Amino acid sequence: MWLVAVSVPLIPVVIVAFSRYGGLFTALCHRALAWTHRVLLRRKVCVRSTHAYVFSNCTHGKVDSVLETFDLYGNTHPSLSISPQMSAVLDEAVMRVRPSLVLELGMHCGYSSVRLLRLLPPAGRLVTVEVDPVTAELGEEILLVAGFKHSQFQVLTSSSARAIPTLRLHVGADKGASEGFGLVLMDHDPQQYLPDLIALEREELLSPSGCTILLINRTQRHGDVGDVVAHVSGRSDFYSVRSEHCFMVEIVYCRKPTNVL
Ligand SMILES: C[S@@+](CC[C@H](N)C(=O)[O-])C[C@H]1O[C@@H](n2cnc3c(N)ncnc32)[C@H](O)[C@@H]1O
Repeated sequence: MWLVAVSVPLIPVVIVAFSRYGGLFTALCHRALAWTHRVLLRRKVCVRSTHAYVFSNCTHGKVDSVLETFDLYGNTHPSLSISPQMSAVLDEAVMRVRPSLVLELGMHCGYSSVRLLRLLPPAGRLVTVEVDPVTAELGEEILLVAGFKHSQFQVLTSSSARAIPTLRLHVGADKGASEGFGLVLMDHDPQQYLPDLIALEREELLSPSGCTILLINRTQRHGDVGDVVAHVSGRSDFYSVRSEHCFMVEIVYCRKPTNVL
């Protein structure tokens, strides 16, 4: 009873405070929620658990079943696989570009690798880079479970910075490798996006006739991909920003004029 007596006079104060500082309060709540989500995700995402669930619940050899099982896992567990929204944008880009050689930086358990591989043309190939050895091994197994063969993909266990200078060697044997990568998906460490893009260009690994670079922005803060956007905006002779979603930026690199008469 005393609690009600104390609380009732406070109600108008709370209403006035909320109407004045409601925006600030909501923004603080959003930030607190985002922070909690990040902390929980960091603590609980478990590549072994993701792998074990997908391995034992999907139909081996069926790509769609592998993807559906990943999605089911993601509905009930923290997961680092790209979201359905990101997946839709990724699929659309791959179907539009039809790249024959794709580079992925940040493989994790192989979800986005499977999405990419299933849309490549028959002679298409994926090179995927993962810094953590256990994750790389488990991710590679998922690609095999989905039915892909080693002739279609290569997993490099390395940091992106170390892998990029060796990529020419790894793709050298490919037909059309002199063209470089037609699509690059970056979903590893946003602080590496710009140095890695610069290194890929320096090593002449981006196809001069057109390379699509997709940057996943998990924090949805513009600042996290802003340096890359600023870099490419200042190089409008070779680069253009094709689309900018809050969760993904698509950049196009092209050195050759497409309509030579
Ligand atoms: C967000 S997860 C990638 C998720 C994956 N694209 C998917 O949708 O299934 C990021 C991965 O990048 C790896 N990683 C982080 N920094 C890296 C780096 N510098 N080079 C290579 N891999 C890196 C992490 O170990 C992690 O497995």
